[in-house]
Formats: sequence, C-alpha cells, structure tokens
Amino acid sequence: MSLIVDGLTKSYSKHVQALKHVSFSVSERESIGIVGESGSGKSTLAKILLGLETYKEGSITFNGEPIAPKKRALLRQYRKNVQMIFQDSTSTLNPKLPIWRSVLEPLDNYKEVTPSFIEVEGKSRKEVAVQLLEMVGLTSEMADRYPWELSGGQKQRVSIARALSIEPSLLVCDEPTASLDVTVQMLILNLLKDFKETFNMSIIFISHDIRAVAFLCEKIIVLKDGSIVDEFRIEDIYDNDRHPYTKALIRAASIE
Ligand SMILES: Nc1ncnc2c1ncn2[C@@H]1O[C@H](COP(=O)(O)OP(=O)(O)OP(=O)(O)O)[C@@H](O)[C@H]1O
Repeated sequence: MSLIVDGLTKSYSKHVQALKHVSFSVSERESIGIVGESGSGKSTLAKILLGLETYKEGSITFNGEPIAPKKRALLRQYRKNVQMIFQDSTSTLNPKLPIWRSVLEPLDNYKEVTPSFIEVEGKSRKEVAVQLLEMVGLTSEMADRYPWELSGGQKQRVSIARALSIEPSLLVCDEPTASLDVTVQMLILNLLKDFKETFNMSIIFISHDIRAVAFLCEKIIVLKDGSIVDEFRIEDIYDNDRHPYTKALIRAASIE
C-alpha cells in the first residue's frame, strides 16, 4: 500500500482556499494523524481522499495509479482498498435496513472479495453479518435492530465492521470519535488500534483532537488554514522545535 498526496490545492471560490499545496505520503501499515482546528481543511481533505470531492491542482497516487474523481472504474478499485469511517454514523447507515444488512453492503458491492478472517463457507448472509458484528463486540441479537435502536458507540462499531469487512489496505477515519462520550471514545480508539495490528492496515485518522491522534498514530500532520504547518513522529511530540500552533493544540488538550 502506498498513497502519495502531492501539492494538493483546493479552492471553493476565489476567496476560499481550503487546502494549499498539501503533500504527504502513507506507506504500508503506517498510521498518520491529521489534526487541526475547525476550518483548517480536514473534511475537505477527507472528501478528496475518498474521491467525493474534486480538485484541480496537485495529485493523489494510490499504488502508483493516479486517483482522479472522474475516473469511475479506477475509483471502484480504489474504494475496494480504501474504506472510510465518518463522524456521523447515523447518516451512513441506511435507516430502512436492519444493521446486519448494512454491515454487508461492501461485501455485496464487491462480490469478488472473500474476507480471510471470517468463516463464509456454508454460512448464510446473515450468519456472515453476525460474525462481523461479533468481531466489533456487538451481539447477535443486535443484528435485527435498526440504526435508531443503537447508541452512538454501537453505530460506530457497525461502521467499523462494515469498513473492515472487505479487508481494506487503508482506512480513512474522519472524526470517528468526535460525537462520542470520552469513555466510548477510548473503546473505539482501542478497537481501531487492535484492528490496525491484526489487519496490517494503514490508517489516516483525521481529528481536531490531538490526544486521539497521538493515541493511535505514529506520525502526525498539523493542518492550519489549509496548510501543513508541522509534521513529526509521535516520539517527537514534545520537542522544543514543534510549531507554536502544535504546542497550542497540545496545551489546549492538556496532555503536557
Ligand atoms: N462546500 C463548500 N463551499 C465553500 N466553502 C467551503 C465548502 N466546504 C468547506 N468550505 C470552506 O473551506 C474551509 C475548510 O473547511 P473544512 O470543512 O474542510 O474544515 P474542517 O477542518 O473540516 O472544519 P470542521 O472541523 O469545522 O469540519 C473553511 O473555510 C470552509 O468554510
């Protein structure tokens, strides 16, 4: 797995430049955190990375192939390898479907994929879904529930099971813990950390919360007003030459 973002620039209008010459790369099994305050360009970057938003300047290359939002066939291949988890799992789970059906969506879209980590042979679709739900700590009796019958943390677990079902090589998480209680945040972060190791996945974890990012990621990129102002490995987080903005984020999160 290799993702290279080079000189990515995104303007919404003459006056709003959401991303300015953003460059970084993610390699096999690497977890990169992208941190910044509201308006720094995080969501724009997430949408572009998932092929949901266009861009004119710069390039994104995944395993040597350029990823442009208009190339549908390439995007389909890309999405098989790159799965995502968003802040608001309510809007990504179909309210009309019981969760066991939602969890199977990627496997239904990519019928050629057989997950190596669950038993599929001789199992009904529902039994496969239940295995996926159990993997993230949900019980089989939850399978028939609808999204509104689950807590925020439980819905996020469903999103994780769904994203992992097709064994992506890269998982992009956009503020996945932002709307959860602190204790539930920790449970979800631990779950992601375990899976990162089990699946040898690379992760891009986008968050305003430098504590969450520091818990999960080996490398941190700090975004401010659309530009990368700092980039460092987690062991260097308290170095004196950190950018003043990074230091302010650390102070605000009280992890000094
Ligand atoms: N569709 C859009 N049209 C015009 N401007 C936009 C659009 N989406 C975002 N912007 C602007 O681009 C900049 C970056 O926004 P973005 O949503 O990427 O930031 P963010 O870091 O994700 O913020 P938040 O954490 O509040 O979601 C902001 O100035 C925002 O107002």
